[in-house]
Amino acid sequence: MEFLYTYDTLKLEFPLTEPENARFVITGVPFDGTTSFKPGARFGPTLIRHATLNLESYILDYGIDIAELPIADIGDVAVVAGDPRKTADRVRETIEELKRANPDAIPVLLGGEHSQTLGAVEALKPASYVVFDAHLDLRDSYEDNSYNHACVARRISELGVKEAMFGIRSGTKDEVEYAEENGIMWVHARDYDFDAFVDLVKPLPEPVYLSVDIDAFDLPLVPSTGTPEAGGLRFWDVIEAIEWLVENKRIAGFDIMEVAGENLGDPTALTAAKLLFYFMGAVGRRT
Ligand SMILES: N=C(N)NCCCCNCCCN
Ligand SMILES: [Mn+2]
Ligand SMILES: [Mn+2]
Repeated sequence: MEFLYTYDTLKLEFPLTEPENARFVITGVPFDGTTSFKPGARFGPTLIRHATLNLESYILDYGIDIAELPIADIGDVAVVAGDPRKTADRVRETIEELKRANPDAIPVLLGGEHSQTLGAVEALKPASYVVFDAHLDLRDSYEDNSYNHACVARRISELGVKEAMFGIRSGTKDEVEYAEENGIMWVHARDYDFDAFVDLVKPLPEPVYLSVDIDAFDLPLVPSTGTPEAGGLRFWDVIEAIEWLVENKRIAGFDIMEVAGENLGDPTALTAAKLLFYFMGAVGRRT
């Protein structure tokens, strides 16, 4: 596939499959061109892949082994450093090509900045966007760029995609007003619970694109992320929500974004890798 350059794959103790035959196709987007606070999201995909080495493929509480699922990893999208729109175009084209080759595949994006989710959503055209995030990401423009990661949910809502957000604890008055005016539903991290999740997500049209900005989790779980915020969600709360979602809604695509860091074994990447395995396990156990 044209835009991939690393061919770096998950380092697992079991073989991966070809994208044409896979249920899950993983792609990295090592982009961190618009992060204003902490750099390093360009290392996210590599750190997450490496962190999977630490995990068992058998998921204890599901009683399934994800080694038995058809998983592909097509490596990383070649980014255009500093240009989130051009890079997201490459994400879109890569996912479009993948869906032509395998319409049944669930694309799984590992990032890299949240700005890149836009390319996946443009390719997959979901009816709804469910996101875990500390931030509303509803700015029209930030630091003179409308494709900054702080604007991604705004760009997605402009496509006519219904949005529900969880774990939120950072936003501006303008963003809150935009959400109100445009029917965008969000739950503050303080108010989050399973019932609040199901209430908001149940009426959403399918298919659903599911995005996890890793900064949704509580800070100690994810210290290495571009714009960390205290007061986030617990790991199992997010897993339980994802379990409900994959059992009740058709999933167009999934991503884990904003993982940063410079050291192998960073807790942020370990959190992301565990989440990745649970997502694949949760989908895999019902198909
Ligand atoms: N996807 C994301 N991680 N978005 C984060 C946007 C954060 C903007 N903080 C602005 C702070 C202003 N002082
Ligand atoms: Mn965020
Ligand atoms: Mn975000």
